[in-house]
Amino acid sequence: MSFSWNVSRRRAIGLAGIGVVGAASVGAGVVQAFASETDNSVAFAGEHQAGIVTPAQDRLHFVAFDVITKDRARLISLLKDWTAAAARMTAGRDAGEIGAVNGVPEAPPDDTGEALGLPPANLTITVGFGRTLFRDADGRDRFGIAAQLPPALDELPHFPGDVLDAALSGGDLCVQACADDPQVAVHAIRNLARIGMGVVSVRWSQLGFGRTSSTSKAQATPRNLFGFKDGTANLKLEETGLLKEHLWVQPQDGPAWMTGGAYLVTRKIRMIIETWDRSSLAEQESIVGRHKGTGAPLGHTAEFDEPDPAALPEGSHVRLAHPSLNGGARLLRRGYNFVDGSDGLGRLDAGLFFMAYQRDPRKQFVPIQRNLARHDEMNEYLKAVSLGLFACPPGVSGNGDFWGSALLA
Ligand SMILES: C=CC1=C(C)c2cc3[nH]c(cc4nc(cc5[nH]c(cc1n2)c(C)c5CCC(=O)O)C(CCC(=O)O)=C4C)c(C)c3C=C
Ligand SMILES: [Fe+2]
Repeated sequence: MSFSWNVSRRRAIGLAGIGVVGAASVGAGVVQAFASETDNSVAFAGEHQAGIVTPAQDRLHFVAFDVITKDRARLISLLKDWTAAAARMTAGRDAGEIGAVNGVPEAPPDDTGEALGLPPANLTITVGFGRTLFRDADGRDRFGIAAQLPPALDELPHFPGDVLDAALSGGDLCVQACADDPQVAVHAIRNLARIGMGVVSVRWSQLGFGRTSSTSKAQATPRNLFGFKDGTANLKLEETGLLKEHLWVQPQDGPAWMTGGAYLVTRKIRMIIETWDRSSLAEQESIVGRHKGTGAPLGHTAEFDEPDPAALPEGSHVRLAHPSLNGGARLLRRGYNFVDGSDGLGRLDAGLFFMAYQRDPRKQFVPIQRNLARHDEMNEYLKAVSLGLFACPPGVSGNGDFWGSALLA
């Protein structure tokens, strides 16, 4: 059975329900009617990858992969297959052309099926390349792309206090799937992992709920697990001038294949919420530098009032992260809360899966994190678990283009 490209899973089920003959007999009019429904899908192709400035969805499934093939052609073929599958899934379609239930009974389906009947849920799928894709631990050029390694993908320095888990850090490739339905996000990652069998293996992954940033002025600021509004001073998609300055890699930055892309830093940060919950409201607000209820800077009443860093407590998070103390650096934060069960010591294994996109981490994440690592009073309640850095290439143009084509084609 084949449908027009914009017939989503849910619409396809509807059509299947009235039968192929029935659908054919009512003809294009029915397909047109279904296609005109609004189904909350985000355009896949474009100058930049979706999932960066896209208004942050409610749920996350993030995965880092190790590439296990030495064959450049297989890597390219995987990126082509992933791009095609991602374009289909973000439009609300099955991962493969045949689909979860329309193939021959003797073969495994080319979609796993758990998203059948679900709408696209604003799914975005965003890919990134780690430093180790370019050179292995011994400095060897793995796929003939070492000369294209961006200087901005330099290994991140050690930050004071970090005791990171290497098994939960790094990765050759990463995929971020965000959606308003967790099943849709998990379905996307699962199918990309399935397609990648024999070429990549999952290194680590993270589920997230409750976005901890707004990336659009149209969104209300959400709260993190400390109960504070998080994302107030974030870069927003409407601020195109600031995005050009702080987010998108510009032609003069190089390498050319990264123009229109951005660098992603991931940092899993465990929050010791049981201790935090025993601290007073005044102490919590002093540590953050904002009021818990309104999100306003201390001493102010409105959330979006400009903070005056000099008027905030010296060790407060907002003062230390403020651009004025970090060479003007800004980030597009896009993190999620996580609760990964409990830790066996009577505490929730909970925290923030911090993600921040930027034009150059050496000038943005690194100075801010250095400042926070040394002086942030919040550190008493935090334990960083992992760190990742990925170069996210620009978007695809459609027409058979694929993720990383300018790097690998
Ligand atoms: C290195 C970058 C940052 C890390 C790591 C980080 C961790 C982290 N942050 C919060 C809670 C809040 N952060 C807030 C603001 C804020 N944080 C960073 C950077 C990092 N945070 C920046 C650049 C800013 C904006 C500063 C500014 O320009 O004013 C806030 C305030 C609300 C807001 O503006 O978003 C909160 C709350 C936690 C809990 C956390 C680690 C778990
Ligand atoms: Fe922060």
